[in-house]
Amino acid sequence: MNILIINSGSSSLKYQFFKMPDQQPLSAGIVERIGKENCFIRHKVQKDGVEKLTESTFFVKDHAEGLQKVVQLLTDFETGIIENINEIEVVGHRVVHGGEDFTTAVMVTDEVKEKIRSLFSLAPLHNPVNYKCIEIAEKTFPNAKQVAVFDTAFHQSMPEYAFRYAIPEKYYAEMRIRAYGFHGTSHKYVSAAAMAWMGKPDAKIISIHLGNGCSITAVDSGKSLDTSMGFGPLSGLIMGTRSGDIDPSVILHLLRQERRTPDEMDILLNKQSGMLGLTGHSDMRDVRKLLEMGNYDAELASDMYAYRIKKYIGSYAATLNGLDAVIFTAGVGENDPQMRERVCRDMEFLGLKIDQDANRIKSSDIKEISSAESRVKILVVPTNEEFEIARQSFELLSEEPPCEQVELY
Ligand SMILES: Nc1ncnc2c1ncn2[C@@H]1O[C@H](COP(=O)(O)OP(=O)(O)O)[C@@H](O)[C@H]1O
Ligand SMILES: CC(=O)OP(=O)(O)O
Ligand SMILES: [Mg+2]
Repeated sequence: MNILIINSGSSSLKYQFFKMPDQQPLSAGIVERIGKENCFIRHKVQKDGVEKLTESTFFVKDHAEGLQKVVQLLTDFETGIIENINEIEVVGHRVVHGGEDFTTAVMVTDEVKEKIRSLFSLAPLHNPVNYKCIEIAEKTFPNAKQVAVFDTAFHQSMPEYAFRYAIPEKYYAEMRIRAYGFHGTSHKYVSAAAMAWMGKPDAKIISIHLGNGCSITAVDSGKSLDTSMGFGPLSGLIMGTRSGDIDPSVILHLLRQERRTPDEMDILLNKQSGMLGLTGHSDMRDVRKLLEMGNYDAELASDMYAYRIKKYIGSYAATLNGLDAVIFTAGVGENDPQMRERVCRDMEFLGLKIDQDANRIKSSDIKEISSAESRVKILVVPTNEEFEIARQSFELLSEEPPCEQVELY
């Protein structure tokens, strides 16, 4: 089954092309820094056992333009993997917010699209883009089945005492105001990979996804117990452009004192805050350059970023009543050893001790970075939301037995 996966995040568009049930993608790539001058695309293709890489820098205004560029690359004689658009049988889409309605992958119908649209305001950096990508894919690949896999689905296992907010009950009953949680496909994939690697299906795990958006999840025996993002993907950790946790009275104060509109507050908290608000840069690679120059704001922001993660590790170790492993994943989690070190510093009390040398070794595979005396394993697990979406799409559409992720390791 030929499956193209489209994963649009807040700053990037990732894609992979699989011949399922093969787990190795025949093509994979990323359009990074969308909307910025230094946007670039990295496109890989496997042909006759040889990998070919194409990299270019150009300006891509938005995710829609990025996806059109990807389609060109996939069908081009030199860089492509398919000759004809109709060779794509399934397009699997990452959709960030699915509310309470979706616990598994679903075929995209008019009703599903309407639901995605109704959640635009709750995930403003994501759902509109995810929706647009579905519409473009429907037009570009008219014969393909479209499948949606929701970030929120994995977190539907959270107990009610964890997902409810302490506001009058009618807001939950009538408006479904509760915590939903995001990055579920990533947390599910990396925690399953870690459980398989440890050979421990009942492991208590804290999964830390640090990309442009950041979230942390407590996973017990493969089930999400609690997570830092809530009603929308804005609460919890400090992110590239999002504030993460903030006392709601600050928002009320700004609404009153500066007479800000809700839309202005939305822009402030979602697009102008986080590392961008603190240092002028949302991309951790740029923050690191500032750190190397001894910049005070970058040092403070990095400490704040790590401190917030530490607080969640402590609280989730308590709610899990134990801890077997901590996982770092996504753009920052996989590639920034300094930030991992900053997070794990002075955590011996909880049984975490990093091995400085192992932490600096680059690997595209799962790797252990805890020292021999660390009671808790510290792991770097490369996330693969695209494969997880392909696996779920394949299971939805085929009669084949499920392809176990365990085979990966
Ligand atoms: N080598 C690196 N060192 C530090 N940070 C990195 C590196 N590569 C990527 N990143 C960070 O990862 C972020 C993107 O992560 P990613 O998981 O791809 O984000 P998203 O899916 O939210 O768009 C970038 O904004 C950057 O901060
Ligand atoms: C939900 C979310 O924040 O996603 P991303 O990190 O891909 O922007
Ligand atoms: Mg992402």
